[in-house]
Amino acid sequence: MTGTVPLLEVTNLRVRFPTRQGPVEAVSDVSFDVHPGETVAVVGESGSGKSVTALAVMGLLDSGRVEGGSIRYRDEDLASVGTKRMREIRGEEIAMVFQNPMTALDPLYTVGNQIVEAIRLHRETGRKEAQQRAVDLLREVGLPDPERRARSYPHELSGGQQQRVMIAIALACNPSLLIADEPTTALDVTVEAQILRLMRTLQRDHGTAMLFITHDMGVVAEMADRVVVMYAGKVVEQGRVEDVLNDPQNPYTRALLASIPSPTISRDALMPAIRGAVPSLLETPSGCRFHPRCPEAFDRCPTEEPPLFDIAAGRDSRCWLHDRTPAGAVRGRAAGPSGEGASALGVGRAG
Ligand SMILES: Nc1ncnc2c1ncn2[C@@H]1O[C@H](COP(=O)(O)OP(=O)(O)OP(=O)(O)O)[C@@H](O)[C@H]1O
Repeated sequence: MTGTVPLLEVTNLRVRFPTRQGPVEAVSDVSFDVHPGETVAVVGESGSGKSVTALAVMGLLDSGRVEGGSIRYRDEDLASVGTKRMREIRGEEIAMVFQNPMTALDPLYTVGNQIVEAIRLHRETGRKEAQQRAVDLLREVGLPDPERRARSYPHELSGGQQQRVMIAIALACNPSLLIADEPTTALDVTVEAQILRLMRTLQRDHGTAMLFITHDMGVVAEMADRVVVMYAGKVVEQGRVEDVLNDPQNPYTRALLASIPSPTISRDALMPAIRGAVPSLLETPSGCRFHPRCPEAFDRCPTEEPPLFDIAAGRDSRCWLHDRTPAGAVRGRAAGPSGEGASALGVGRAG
């Protein structure tokens, strides 16, 4: 994707929430970009800061605050535009599909009306024309008998159909960027596969860029061009999906991948399943935040925080295993991209 100008450029983003126990930094120094038409997945366990990152982009942080960094969308910084402008951008430029369609849809209005409202909020469109567009959108998202379905209330639809309606609402104004936050988590696996297929088709047909939040590496493999792996509020690895999945450079990415044995992913890249839990943000571990759970941690990891090492073009990983300075070389752990890195990691595993 080098060469094109990013549609969305998040740089050194920091988000804090006030809590009774004191402020927590849910997102710490996070940077990534999304180019027109591409899908970038943000992946990590629960509590890693994925949703907060998405909500920060949408300007929907509730009690949280952007404390640093920028969220550049085209030529505006979303972290500093006013609420009126943000309301225009939401829906018209950037739309979001949430995890649970039932809580996102209004139970008192027909789904047709809700799509009509979404259209008329941003476009000067007559009611008749908007109603026709609502039916067309319901057809496009694969709802059978869309004229009748437009007159249904949300509770009359299955979970998969409700999510199709949410996607129709999101697409109503032809946004350039769609943010999907675990859009299939509440659905069973067959319906999940249908919805993912639908999102891919719509994205291709409309040329929409997508920021796809998920905890599932299988979904990353299926949906995304590039992936950003987050752990405890920080980016720990990013790169092209095929590179990261076939040759994960960060121990956390390897541990996440271990949960989805798949014929498309080399078994050599797998490690025993991840142990322990994501730390509380009130007491993040010293040094590398992943070190208490990392099977490859060594003496430097609890004391010094690793930077994001630029390990190849468009590929970063936050781990001391990549340190090529004399201090790192002493450990015999200097890792590079592709096969060289993978074998160096294997040989140098901590005892
Ligand atoms: N409203 C809030 N008030 C206080 N802290 C919050 C709030 N929302 C999020 N956080 C903090 O931010 C952390 C990251 O939350 P986030 O929802 O982004 O995680 P996630 O990676 O999306 O996980 P999940 O898949 O469970 O949504 C939480 O563990 C919590 O510490």
